[in-house]
Amino acid sequence: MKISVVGTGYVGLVTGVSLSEIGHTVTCIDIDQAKIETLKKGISPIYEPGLEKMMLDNMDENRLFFTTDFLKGFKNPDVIYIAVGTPENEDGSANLAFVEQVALDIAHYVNKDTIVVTKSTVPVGTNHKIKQIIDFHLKMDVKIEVVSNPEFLKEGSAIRDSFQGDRIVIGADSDEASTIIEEINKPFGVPVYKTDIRSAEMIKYASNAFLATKISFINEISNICERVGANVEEVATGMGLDKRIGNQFLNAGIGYGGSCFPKDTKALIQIAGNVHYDFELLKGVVEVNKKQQRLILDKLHDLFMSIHGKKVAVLGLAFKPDTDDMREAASIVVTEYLVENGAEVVAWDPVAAHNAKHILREEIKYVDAIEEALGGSDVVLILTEWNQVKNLDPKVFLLMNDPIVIDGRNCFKLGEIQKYNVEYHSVGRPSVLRRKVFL
Ligand SMILES: NC(=O)c1ccc[n+]([C@@H]2O[C@H](COP(=O)([O-])OP(=O)(O)OC[C@H]3O[C@@H](n4cnc5c(N)ncnc54)[C@H](O)[C@@H]3O)[C@@H](O)[C@H]2O)c1
Ligand SMILES: O=c1ccn([C@@H]2O[C@H](COP(=O)(O)OP(=O)(O)O[C@H]3O[C@H](CO)[C@@H](O)[C@H](O)[C@H]3O)[C@@H](O)[C@H]2O)c(=O)[nH]1
Repeated sequence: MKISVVGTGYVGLVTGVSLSEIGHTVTCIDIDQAKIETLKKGISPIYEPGLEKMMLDNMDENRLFFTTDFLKGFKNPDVIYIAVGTPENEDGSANLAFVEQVALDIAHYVNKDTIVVTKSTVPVGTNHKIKQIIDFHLKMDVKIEVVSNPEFLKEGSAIRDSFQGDRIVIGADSDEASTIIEEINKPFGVPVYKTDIRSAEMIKYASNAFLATKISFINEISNICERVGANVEEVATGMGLDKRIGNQFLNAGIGYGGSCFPKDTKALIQIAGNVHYDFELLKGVVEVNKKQQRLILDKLHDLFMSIHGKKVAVLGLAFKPDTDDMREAASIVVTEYLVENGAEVVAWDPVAAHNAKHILREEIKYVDAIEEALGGSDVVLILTEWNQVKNLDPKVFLLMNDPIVIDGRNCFKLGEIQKYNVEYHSVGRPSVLRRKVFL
């Protein structure tokens, strides 16, 4: 099939690369000239294991192209995927300006019957709106079908998720369009679930909201564990053995971040509000997450009367490991507080530092080695569970003045850390207090 993908963010690029990998001819279009130039050179603008190599291979095979030229990009595709951003408006609702612009562009350029597939996460009713916009502005007498095909990839494992995902959801009004999209996806070998458009749009928001709920739930349990002397890891393991609960997304920590959960939970609250439904449970999930992102600061406060002049090492800046994405990362809230309160912040992240420099306070110093961050610091905060951190020999903390570790991601086993003269505080687990705190 000849496919055009509009938008080369995480979703657009992974969609383009994976569809070309299974044999389709794909042209990816973006309005961002610099990004397209980078892509044409075979360089992936995002850090995603396995993506760049697969991209290069398909470019070499002449199955994958990049352009900013809509005339070229929309030259006779059978299918056009919309994968542009749907960021958050000030009131939490989804901003559909980019999606609507693409609908107008499609109406302007398309010259044959085409299926338009929406990968972007959009509120219920948007696909029908896209069809209305296109039909109203069409220049040629052609037939357009819209299909909702929400994306479920996780950053950092996006390629694996494309080929080994749990399901592909296809929402369509037309059986013919639905079958064509099913055929296109067949080589992925992932189970397909076909439904109507509105339900497909809702499946995406409901899935993200449910996962966010699981995280806020276990974070609330972890806060209670800390107060009653239980260990949240033991609790999550014991809960997860029940197949009805499942053991995934029960890692307590300093809350969820990223480009999806924060904005999609707020958008679903808005979607409900628009039909006069108060989604109280999800509002609670969002509030709990806000509180949880500041947990590490509360712990810091319990230990230090003031952090003014203290050297604070921060390990991990990305919202999760294996990505350089800084969107809604807990490090934004945490480092802002540290700098604002006069701490000297030294940060380490293996891949996100280049993005962090544009987002975080300029007072922050970045280092390439964990040891450099730790050397002479008063306290270390672990914000992302990078393997480089999880695999550290805890004796490296002895490089600090008076080793105090506040671990927001439970990277170390308590039994392991107890062997060293290190004070260790984590999330929902008993603290390891090996020394008195002198302030
Ligand atoms: N990032 C994820 O992990 C993920 C996963 C599943 C679903 N989603 C959803 O997929 C959508 C895209 O997410 P993303 O993170 O890839 O977005 P992004 O903001 O990183 O990238 C969007 C890209 O679209 C381009 N663009 C904007 N307007 C355009 C236009 N008119 N024509 C051509 N290109 C245009 C931008 O230049 C940008 O490169 C969102 O709705 C998001 O909620 C994201
Ligand atoms: O047990 C857990 C699991 C995750 N997280 C946090 O939750 C956030 C999101 O993690 P993850 O879901 O792995 O990353 P995303 O790439 O944001 O993926 C989510 O958002 C995407 C965009 O909609 C969806 O496609 C995916 O299915 C959905 O998992 C991160 O901050 C994690 O640290 C936890 O705190 N505890």
